[in-house]
Amino acid sequence: MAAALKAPSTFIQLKTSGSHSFPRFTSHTASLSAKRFAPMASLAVSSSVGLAETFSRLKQQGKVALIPYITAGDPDLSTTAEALKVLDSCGSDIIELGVPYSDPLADGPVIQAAATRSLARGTNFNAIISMLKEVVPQLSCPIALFTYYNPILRRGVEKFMSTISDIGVHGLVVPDVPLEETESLRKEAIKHNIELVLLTTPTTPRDRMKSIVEVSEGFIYLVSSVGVTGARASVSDRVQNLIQEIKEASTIPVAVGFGISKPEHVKQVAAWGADGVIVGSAMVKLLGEAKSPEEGLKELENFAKSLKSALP
Ligand SMILES: O=P(O)(O)OC[C@@H](O)[C@@H](O)c1c[nH]c2ccccc12
Repeated sequence: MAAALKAPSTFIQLKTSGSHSFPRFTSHTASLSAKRFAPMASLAVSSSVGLAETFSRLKQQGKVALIPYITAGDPDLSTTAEALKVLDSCGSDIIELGVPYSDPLADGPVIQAAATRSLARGTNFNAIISMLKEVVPQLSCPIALFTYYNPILRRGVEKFMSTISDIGVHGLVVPDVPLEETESLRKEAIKHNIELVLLTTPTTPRDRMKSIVEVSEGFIYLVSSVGVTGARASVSDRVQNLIQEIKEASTIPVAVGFGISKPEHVKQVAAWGADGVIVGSAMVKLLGEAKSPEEGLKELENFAKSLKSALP
């Protein structure tokens, strides 16, 4: 498992004009009240608030987004459904849901193992979609689906986008988009009101980073360190400069991920000026290694609350 996100050539360098976001057609007032009157995850509150709009609302409140990542189907899809509700009700602002894939080249051991367990149980894209169809209307925060490119290609870009859009998914993160495929992916995403989030890494040259932030939708995913996903002892100091460089180039919200696994980390990254923090492996580990799904959900809840309270 080589350091998959080392090569900036993996990432998109398309240059177009246009705005950064294509939020859903929801008034700001409607989005505020949707959140305010959604205290219980069991209520059908259905968020029609997209990623960009979520960030602008948080910015007005001086808040930093908490963005947990979990892998769908680990330990099983009904636990994933519960986990989405738990994460939503304890203050997640966006949830990144990973589609398990057999060759997750940018993932470290924790998320690889989660994907393997999930696939071994027979999780497939259609089952994830059916689960989301039920659960998304019960959530007040938007979902960004995370998937490698292959499952998209297999279905066809147009069909993939219309399927996820129909069930109320707002965002999409694809870490391995080949440059030549970006345009069609982006075109279909826009057509279906899906915000396609692009990534930039510490080794992405500055000009290339600028081109990436120009076309990213919703937010820009700043990968904090070279390598694969997984908890790390600390967050590299370089992140502070990287956030600064992006902020000089664009007004797009910046969310930082990779290795963020503790309340101290999210506090640090927020103090450096990030608009959001993404926490994956630490969440996935709690769910995947718990003695029972119930225990995993309880631990997930406590952990998410501890991160939330470390953020402004
Ligand atoms: O697991 P970490 O180190 O907390 O990183 C977030 C991450 O899990 C999530 O965003 C993600 C999962 N797989 C990825 C592959 C590439 C980029 C990002 C991801």
